[in-house]
Amino acid sequence: MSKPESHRYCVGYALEPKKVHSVILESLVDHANQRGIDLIQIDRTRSLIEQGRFDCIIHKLYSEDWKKQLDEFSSTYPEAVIIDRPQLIERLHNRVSMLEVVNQISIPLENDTVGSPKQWVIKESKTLDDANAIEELGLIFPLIAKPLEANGGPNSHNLCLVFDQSGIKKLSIPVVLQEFVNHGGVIFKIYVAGQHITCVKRKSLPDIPEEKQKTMTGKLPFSRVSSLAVRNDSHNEEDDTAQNNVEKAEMPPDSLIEGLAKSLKEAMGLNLFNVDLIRDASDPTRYLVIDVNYFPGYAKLPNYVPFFTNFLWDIVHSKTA
Ligand SMILES: O=P(O)(O)O[C@@H]1[C@@H](OP(=O)(O)O)[C@H](OP(=O)(O)O)[C@H](O)[C@H](OP(=O)(O)O)[C@H]1OP(=O)(O)O
Ligand SMILES: Nc1ncnc2c1ncn2[C@@H]1O[C@H](COP(=O)(O)OP(=O)(O)O)[C@@H](O)[C@H]1O
Ligand SMILES: [Mg+2]
Ligand SMILES: [Mg+2]
Repeated sequence: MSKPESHRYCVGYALEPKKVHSVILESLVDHANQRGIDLIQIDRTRSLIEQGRFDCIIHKLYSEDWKKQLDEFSSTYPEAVIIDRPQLIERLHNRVSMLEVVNQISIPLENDTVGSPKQWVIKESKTLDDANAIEELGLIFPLIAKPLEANGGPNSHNLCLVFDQSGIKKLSIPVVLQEFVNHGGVIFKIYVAGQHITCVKRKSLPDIPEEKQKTMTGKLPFSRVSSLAVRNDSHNEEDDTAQNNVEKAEMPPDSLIEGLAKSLKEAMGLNLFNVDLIRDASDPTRYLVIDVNYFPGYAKLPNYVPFFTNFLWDIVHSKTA
C-alpha cells in the first residue's frame, strides 16, 4: 500500500491576473494537491510577510515594492525558496544581456555549434538617420529589429523586419538590430523548470528567399509569431505549408537540448525559463539562440501538469533552487 503524503507543502504564486489564468490551471492545482503541494495565490493587496509561511514562492512580478517584499520575506523565513531571485531575472529583460550568457557557456558537442546571431544596439535616434553611421556598423540586410527591453511591456514583442536604410530610419530607439537567419520557418522552444527540460517545435517566420531580399524595401512589423500556431484555428494554404515544415523538421540532438538548458540554468542561476532556438537553413550544424524568456507559457506544453508539478515537488523536497 502506498503511503499517503503526511506533510503538506505550501507554494505561493505571485503573477499578473492574465498569467494566473493561463498558467495556474485547475488541473495543475489538483495534481499538485494530490502530491502534497498546496498552490496558494499570494494576495497582492496585502503585505507578503503577513500572509504567513510558504515553503516556496514562484513569481513573475518586477515592481520595486515586490522586490522589497520578497527581501523582507526571505529575512523572516530564510528557509523558504524563492523561485527566482529578481536580481537574476533582470538579465532577461534586456535583449543584449539575455544573449551574452549564450556566448559565455560551453557545451560539449560533436559537430554542431550553438551561438547567437550577430547584433548591434542603437541607442541614439541620430544614428538611425545617419546613413554613414549605419554603413560603418557593417550591418547586413535583412535585419530583424527588436526593442532592447524585453520585460513583458506593451512594446516588448513589437518586432520588425528591416530591408534597407529607409526601414532603419523609421525605428524607435533603443533598438537591437539582429542578423536575420533563414531557418526553414521552424523554431525550437526549450522549456526548463529546474532539472526538467522539454523541447517543442513551433511555426516561426518563413525564410526570405535571396531574390526577395534584394527587392524588398522599408520595414515590415510583426508580433508573437511562434504563439500564432498555438492560438490560430483558421487555416489557409500558406498555414498548411508552414505547419507541414514544422511537422517535418528534425529535432535538435538531445545532447544539445540538454547541454544548452543545463549550462544556461547554471550560468544564469534561474529555474524557470525557455529558450528560442533556430537552425540555420544554409548550415544545419549552426544553431542560434534568439530569445530567452523568464517564466514562459508552460501550459502550452502537452505534458505541462506533471512537468510543472515534478519541478515543484523537487523544490519543496530538496529545498534548493
Ligand atoms: O502568454 P504566453 O503563454 O504566450 O507566454 C509568453 C511566452 O510565450 P512562449 O511560452 O515562449 O510561447 C513569451 O515567449 P516569447 O517571447 O513569445 O518567445 C514570453 O515569455 C511572454 O512573457 P513576456 O511578455 O516576455 O513577459 C509570455 O507571456 P506571459 O504569459 O508571461 O505574459
Ligand atoms: N535572428 C533571427 N532570424 C530569423 N528569425 C528571427 C530572428 N529573431 C527572431 N526571429 C523570429 O521572430 C520571432 C520573435 O523573435 P523573438 O526574439 O523570439 O522575440 P519575442 O520575445 O517577441 O518572442 C521568433 O519566434 C522568430 O520567428
Ligand atoms: Mg521568442
Ligand atoms: Mg521573448
